[in-house]
Amino acid sequence: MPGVTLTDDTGQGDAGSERTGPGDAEPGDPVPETASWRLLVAYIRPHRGVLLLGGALSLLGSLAGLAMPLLAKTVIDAFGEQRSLLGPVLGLTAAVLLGAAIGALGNYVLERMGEGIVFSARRGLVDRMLRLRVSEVDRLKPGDLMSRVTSDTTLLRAVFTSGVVETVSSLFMLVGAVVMMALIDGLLLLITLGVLVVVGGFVSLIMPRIRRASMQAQVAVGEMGAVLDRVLQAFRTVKASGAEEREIASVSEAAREARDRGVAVAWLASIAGVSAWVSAQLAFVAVLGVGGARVSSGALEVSSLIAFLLYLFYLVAPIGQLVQGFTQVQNGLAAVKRIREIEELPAEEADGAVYEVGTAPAGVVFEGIAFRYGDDRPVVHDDVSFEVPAGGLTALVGPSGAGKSTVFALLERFYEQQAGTITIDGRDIADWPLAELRACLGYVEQDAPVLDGTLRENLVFAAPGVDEADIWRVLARTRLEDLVSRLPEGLETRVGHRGIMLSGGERQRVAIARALLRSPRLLLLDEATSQLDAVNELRLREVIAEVAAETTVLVIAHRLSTVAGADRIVVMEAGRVRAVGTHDELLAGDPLYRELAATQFLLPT
Ligand SMILES: Nc1ncnc2c1ncn2[C@@H]1O[C@H](COP(=O)(O)OP(=O)(O)OP(=O)(O)O)[C@@H](O)[C@H]1O
Repeated sequence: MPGVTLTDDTGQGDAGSERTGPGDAEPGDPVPETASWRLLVAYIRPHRGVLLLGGALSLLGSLAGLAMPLLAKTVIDAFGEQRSLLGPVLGLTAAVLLGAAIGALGNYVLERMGEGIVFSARRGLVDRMLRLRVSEVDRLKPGDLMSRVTSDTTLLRAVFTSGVVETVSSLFMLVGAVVMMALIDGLLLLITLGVLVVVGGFVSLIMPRIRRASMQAQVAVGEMGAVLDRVLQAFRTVKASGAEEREIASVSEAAREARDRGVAVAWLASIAGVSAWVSAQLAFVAVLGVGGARVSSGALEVSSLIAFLLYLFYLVAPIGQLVQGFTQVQNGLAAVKRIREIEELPAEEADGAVYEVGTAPAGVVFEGIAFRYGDDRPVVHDDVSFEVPAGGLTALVGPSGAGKSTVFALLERFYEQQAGTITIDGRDIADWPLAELRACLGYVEQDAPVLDGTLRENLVFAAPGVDEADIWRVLARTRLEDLVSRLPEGLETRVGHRGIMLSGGERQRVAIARALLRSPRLLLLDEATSQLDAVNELRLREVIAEVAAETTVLVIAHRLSTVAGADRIVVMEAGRVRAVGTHDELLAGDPLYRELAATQFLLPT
């Protein structure tokens, strides 16, 4: 898979130039930022009721806190006036307990909502990823995609719990405290605000840097996932090549990069956080000085100065929360940008319908097909035309790189040709609903992938509704019965990551059985016999002949055994069809086929 990420602000990605739309813009551009905000708001929309409830509860908790200094003042006044302290102390205690209980409930409601948001973001992202066009996924790194689903989405939780809600409730508390302070002493308030405004301006300069650093940190985590994925995908090759040290070094390098970016975020967040704390301390010193002078001049009561100072201390928490909330919103905006990059990639159409396509053999016609994998890529198909009649066996042969597998990719509409038409049963495949088209096809890829899970899960993967009798019929056909009887748990045996517990030949037969269980109208086998031993290959040839009697089989073959029995052989070379005929006709009439037969097909020249 080409090494391409969609990141665009660190210089690590290289796909930006290939894409169009707002995803191409650099972080910090006004357009993407508003789009990120819109997406952030879109996530919250289904949860707005809960957000309001959680926010209201948190606010109520804060209100109880806001009453605290005033209640403390009543305790002090009662003390000074030598009244009973019982009432004021009970009031203070009740406010503390009530505030704590309501605050905790609000917190729970918001955290719950946060988990809900992460869940819907993940579900949406996975939904989008699996519907992306193959050509888009070709350009992505699986490890980076994984980190977007697992790690970036978690940042959204904090945006709405501590981020937005704490920002709003902190603002509320801030305003409340300021009003109370204004009621106590206007001059002291002015001093306090003066200090806060200066520090606030400084913090607001830091915020965009936090967003950028957070974006880079997430990109670095994605990059680390990509490097790790590369190693794990080729674990045996890494060991066999003695490349452990080098690969450990490259994963460590990616991890170091992630750490450095994370440290940069932490550094900026600490500066912002400490600024809030310093501003409160500065304001405290200033208020203490001026307030003390006003008390000694008799302009202010001691209890008022104490209440004012309590409000000032009370401000420390909301200011800190405000800064933290802003920081988390910045992180969330960066995460949303990375999520949005995936959501903006072109996806395949999906109508959600289930198509009954029957089992009648399908006929295929390629007419003047021109295709390349990208504008900057070489031509793969250059005016390719051939016909696959309904029913029977048609083989595609030709040198490596001739464009044979690409024929299958175009039939599955993984890619779109630049010119020409492909028809199935006389109908242009571009006009078929994608799900209907693919329901007609059974596809065995070149490397016959087997997925982690049980053997049964693998067999019914393309046709979940098949019954037990169908499974055993196909197992018999593909000579997998022996394997199943040997496995400790039969069909329920787990085959391991990428089917690692099966042999290459077994994996291929499982892939073929999977495709057959789909009862395809057109079976596409890509070099399906290349890893089978002589006995099994003979069996499979029989199976192919049996299947070809019922449906259309198009096989990319490298073996004489498959090709010799084909009703029609299409010889491809350098993106063109150079000859069509039976084995004997081609042996007699096509030099390339004769040469292929002599080498790949093990024929005497
Ligand atoms: N996803 C892709 N992106 C870019 N180029 C590709 C992609 N897949 C194949 N190609 C290129 O297209 C050309 C044709 O590939 P294709 O797999 O169709 O050949 P083939 O005839 O099936 O070869 P082989 O017999 O070796 O499998 C090759 O040059 C290959 O490098």
